[in-house]
Amino acid sequence: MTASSPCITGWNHSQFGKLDGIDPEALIGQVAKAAIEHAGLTPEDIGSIHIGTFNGGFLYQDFPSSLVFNTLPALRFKPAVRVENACATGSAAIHSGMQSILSGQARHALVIGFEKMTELATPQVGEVLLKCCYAKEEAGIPGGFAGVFGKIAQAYFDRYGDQSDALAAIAAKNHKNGMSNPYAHMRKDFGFDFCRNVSEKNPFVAGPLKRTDCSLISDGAAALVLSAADAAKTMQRAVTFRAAVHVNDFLPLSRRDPTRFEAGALAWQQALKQADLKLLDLSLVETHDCFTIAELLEYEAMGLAEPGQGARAILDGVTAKNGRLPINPSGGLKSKGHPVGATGVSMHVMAAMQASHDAGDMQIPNARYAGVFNMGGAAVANYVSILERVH
Ligand SMILES: CC(=O)SCCNC(=O)CCNC(=O)[C@H](O)C(C)(C)COP(=O)(O)OP(=O)(O)OC[C@H]1O[C@@H](n2cnc3c(N)ncnc32)[C@H](O)[C@@H]1OP(=O)(O)O
Repeated sequence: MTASSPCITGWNHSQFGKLDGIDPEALIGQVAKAAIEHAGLTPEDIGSIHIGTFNGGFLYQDFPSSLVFNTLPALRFKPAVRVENACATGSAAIHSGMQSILSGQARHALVIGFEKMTELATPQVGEVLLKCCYAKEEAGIPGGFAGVFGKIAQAYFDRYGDQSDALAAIAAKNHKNGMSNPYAHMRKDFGFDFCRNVSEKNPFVAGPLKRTDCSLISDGAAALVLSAADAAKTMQRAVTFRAAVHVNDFLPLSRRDPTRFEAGALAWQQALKQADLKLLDLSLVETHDCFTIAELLEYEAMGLAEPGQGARAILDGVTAKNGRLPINPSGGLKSKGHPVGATGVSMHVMAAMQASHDAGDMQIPNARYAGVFNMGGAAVANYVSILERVH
């Protein structure tokens, strides 16, 4: 992107987890208010509102675009819209906010990602999530979305051999990283052996995927403020988009090679070109580890490893917090949690914090360029951002 790209100028992140007794509306209002304050703005300054939350049955209240007005009545009468793109809903809301700024509709756009999943039992969560699969062929896969990624993992194992060590190492890395994240849903350093071995506490869930290979079912919200580049110049902080790319693929898995995230790879290629950077110029990446096999395929999609070689990146320590390219220093969806509509916004908040050297114990020293890969479905909706601090 260019010097006129919108900037992230404020953010807020709720605790992720099982948030019993929290009124969703209050949670949305809380993160929105805090993000606006963090940007040094008032609600009157906001020109448009973009809320991301998943379709299909988690939402306790449909038509949520105006909900935030109840907490912040000064937002009343401003354009507000709900945006959705499966598990990449948060990034879709960010792109909607960016368009609002680039079109001149708004000088400052408020983006909110939100989900409350834990009120449903696990099988019902699976049913809701499966609504974003290709209904004609994939409806009713046992194990919910884990069933889809279990098939992907099995296809990858069949082609390239057993990857259980690599998957356990990814799970162990992300859980270890999550220990430093105060917002994380599950701060438990399980260690490699627990993640590698099948046990009563770590049973198979789908295909070769065990419980520790799966992201969490979480509640949570995150918000950020996007500002026009010229407005951001005089604001307290500004993190710009060196790249912001969106690529969608066929929905049916049967029309794609299940062992490759081709559209994810295309998104990465376009983003690195847009940013005029090479992958290893990045200081870190927050990537979409909805299942450990997804993180493995994403190593290959981003160009860190050749097809079939993703395991090397984790087993050689390349993606460790102190490795050549730290991946998921926040703990990722695996440990931080995955309230689906909030995830894309959360990933951008984590990356903006890293680029601003404001990530506390999660901080990667001297971080300059922070990458984000957020996907909906099995690499159907693919968003790559590369963030850099301006001031
Ligand atoms: C493109 C995309 O992003 S698709 C991804 C969308 N998201 C998903 O599909 C969610 C995937 N995750 C799941 O479905 C569930 O977390 C499952 C199936 C892995 C586990 O659910 P359940 O079997 O119902 O576990 P349950 O909630 O009963 O918890 C049992 C224990 O496991 C732990 N646990 C639950 N989920 C996980 C997990 N993902 N990883 C590690 N531990 C977990 C719990 O803390 C609990 O521990 P305790 O006994 O010490 O208290």
